Amino acid sequence: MGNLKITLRDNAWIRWGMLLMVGFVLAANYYFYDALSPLKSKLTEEFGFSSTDFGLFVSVYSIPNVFLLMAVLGGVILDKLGIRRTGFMFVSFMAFGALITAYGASDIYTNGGWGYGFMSSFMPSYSPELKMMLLGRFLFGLGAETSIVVISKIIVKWFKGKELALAFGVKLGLARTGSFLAFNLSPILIESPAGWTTAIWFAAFFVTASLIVFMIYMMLDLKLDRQSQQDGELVKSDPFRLSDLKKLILNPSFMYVTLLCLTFYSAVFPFLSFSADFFLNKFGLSVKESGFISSMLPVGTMFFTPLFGFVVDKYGRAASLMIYGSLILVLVHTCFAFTTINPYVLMVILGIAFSLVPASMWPSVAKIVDEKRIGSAYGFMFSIQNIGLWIFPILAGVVLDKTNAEGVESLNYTFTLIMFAALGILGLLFAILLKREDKISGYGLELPSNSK
Ligand SMILES: C[C@H](N)C(=O)N[C@@H](CCCCN)C(=O)O
Repeated sequence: MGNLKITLRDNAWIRWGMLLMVGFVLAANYYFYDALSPLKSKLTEEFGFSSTDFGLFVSVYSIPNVFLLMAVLGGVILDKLGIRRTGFMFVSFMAFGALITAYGASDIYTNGGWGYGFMSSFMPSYSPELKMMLLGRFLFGLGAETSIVVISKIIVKWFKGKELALAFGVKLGLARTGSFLAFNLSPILIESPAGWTTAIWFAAFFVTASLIVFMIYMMLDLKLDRQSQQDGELVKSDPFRLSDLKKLILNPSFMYVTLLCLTFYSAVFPFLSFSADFFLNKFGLSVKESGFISSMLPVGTMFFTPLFGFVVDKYGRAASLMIYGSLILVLVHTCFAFTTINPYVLMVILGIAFSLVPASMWPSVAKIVDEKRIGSAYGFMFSIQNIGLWIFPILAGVVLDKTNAEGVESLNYTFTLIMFAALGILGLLFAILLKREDKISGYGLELPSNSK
């Protein structure tokens, strides 16, 4: 063994500073994902978007991840090209996609700018604005999910053997700050003197700024690699093999956790995309206030996720916490559908559910799956999860359009919410099966982190 030299990752200031940098990239990613949700009624007013069109716009993010298996493929590319080149490539896709989306809504484009004629020449039932915005969001989605995989790997690289669980909790908190800002800033920015599309341009520039921040991170990463190479500490990833995926699919615990991931996230993210419009319609609130209520969900998770992460590390009970989180999700959606209980309260409670499940789910995968396969495991889970993030926003929009007469003053969301509650029930079932299976497989999901 060579002399152990101090590297950049041994300096706490640099380590946590670099977490802030990649956290900024994640926050921009989540900001853009949610930035148009409070603008649903504005998009209807300006471009005639139906609920189905809006659902299509939300869901196109997931198409590259479902059909091109981008999250899995991204993991393979990551192994081959490394963090810097892969990260740069996929954050660039995010920025390019975000700018195209903003261009599709801009006056330059709608007044016959580049591509308008082409986008008007086919499928006339979809507006040229919608088509250009769909293209932008598709490219954004192509980069966004793989970037999350890259950033997870960056965190392991810098924090392994140090404050890894805490770093993961903080990373998720920073990501959710992006969602919180989106729901509050977009309704303010639509009132800008420069026009309502300022809200979309701001989101696009935020993502572009995150590309610059990532380029600064690349310099730190290069320096760390040079230091680690000198020490012989540089960790080479295992190449991706198809047989790895086969082993994962044949593991019942892994499949239950993946199916819980699919159903649980499908009942949360697509709901969140429609939530501001739901509050606006059900409670007759302003765009600003309904956006603010939606932002209670990410706010709750910013505090509760690190807390539950700590509980799981110290006391275990991860499988039970996933059951409680799923149960709360079902109860909240049922209350949203059939009662007028204060939506602020219900959103905070939903925030508890949305902390319980991610805080116990992602570390549990590390217990079920061999460390060498963790990248493929997350990539596979993301791809399956994206099937739900693709289908359910469209279904939510279709159900809304079918259960409400055209031009109705306020949309009735009851059936859409019943759909989300039903997804929650499925998630609850998979969480119960996971806990039962754990007694047979013995992965120790109910045990504290350091006992396995
Ligand atoms: C949307 C994305 N695919 C996702 O699942 N995000 C999770 C965090 C995943 C962390 C994996 N190490 C979320 O809860 O936002």
